[in-house]
Amino acid sequence: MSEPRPVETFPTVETWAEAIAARLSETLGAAVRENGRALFAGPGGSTPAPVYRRLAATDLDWSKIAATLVDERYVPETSPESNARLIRDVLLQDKAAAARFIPLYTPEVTVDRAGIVAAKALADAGGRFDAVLLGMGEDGHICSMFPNSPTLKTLLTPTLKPTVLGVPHGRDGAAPTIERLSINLAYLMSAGRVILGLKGAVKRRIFEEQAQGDPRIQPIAALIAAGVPLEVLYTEAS
Ligand SMILES: O=C1O[C@H](COP(=O)(O)O)[C@@H](O)[C@H](O)[C@H]1O
Repeated sequence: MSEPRPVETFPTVETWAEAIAARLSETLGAAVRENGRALFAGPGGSTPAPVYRRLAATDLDWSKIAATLVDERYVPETSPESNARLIRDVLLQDKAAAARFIPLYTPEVTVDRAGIVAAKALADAGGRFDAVLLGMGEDGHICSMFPNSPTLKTLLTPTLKPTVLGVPHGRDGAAPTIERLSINLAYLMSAGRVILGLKGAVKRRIFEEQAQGDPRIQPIAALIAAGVPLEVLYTEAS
């Protein structure tokens, strides 16, 4: 198993969010200069809003940048559960309003069909993320790679091509409670830069535990084993 970089600790949410936004904008700016375009993927949830606010205020040529999600609930953007809603309301504002959004959700199809549609849209946009921001749930899920999900093995298969898969809801009330869409491990392996933003001592402990875990069932361990260039930025503050 390859060694992960050490976790970097920040004293406040402000310094933590500032550091993540600075790294993402540096990488997206370089991709625009080199390739004339850049592709960013980020999470939903409660963690990334301060990062997105700072990123949105950054001077980049946002008209050349496309943004998407690392995962999505199979719900329309009108739902408070929608990750797209967070991206639109917080990231695609201010200077970043000029960026293009590529949703993972397609209405009125099955979640698997929506995955195929999203995979095609991402392939058309370059098929490789220049920069990715990840969050992690307190059950150790990243993207919608849930420990114990029947889709986990496929999502974590490193030899598959980068794609987007439908994730069924868990049985007997297990997570996820809503069908999901998720990018797979191959998308993270091919990304230019991958940052995991961790907030709170509980998540830090879970990260440390899961990083040592079985890569067949612990997404974080699978990323490390696959050599994803993971930068982990942590603040205890909330
Ligand atoms: O369900 C999700 O949760 C994770 C973590 O969310 P948080 O609220 O604990 O920050 C998030 O990374 C993922 O994108 C989202 O769909």
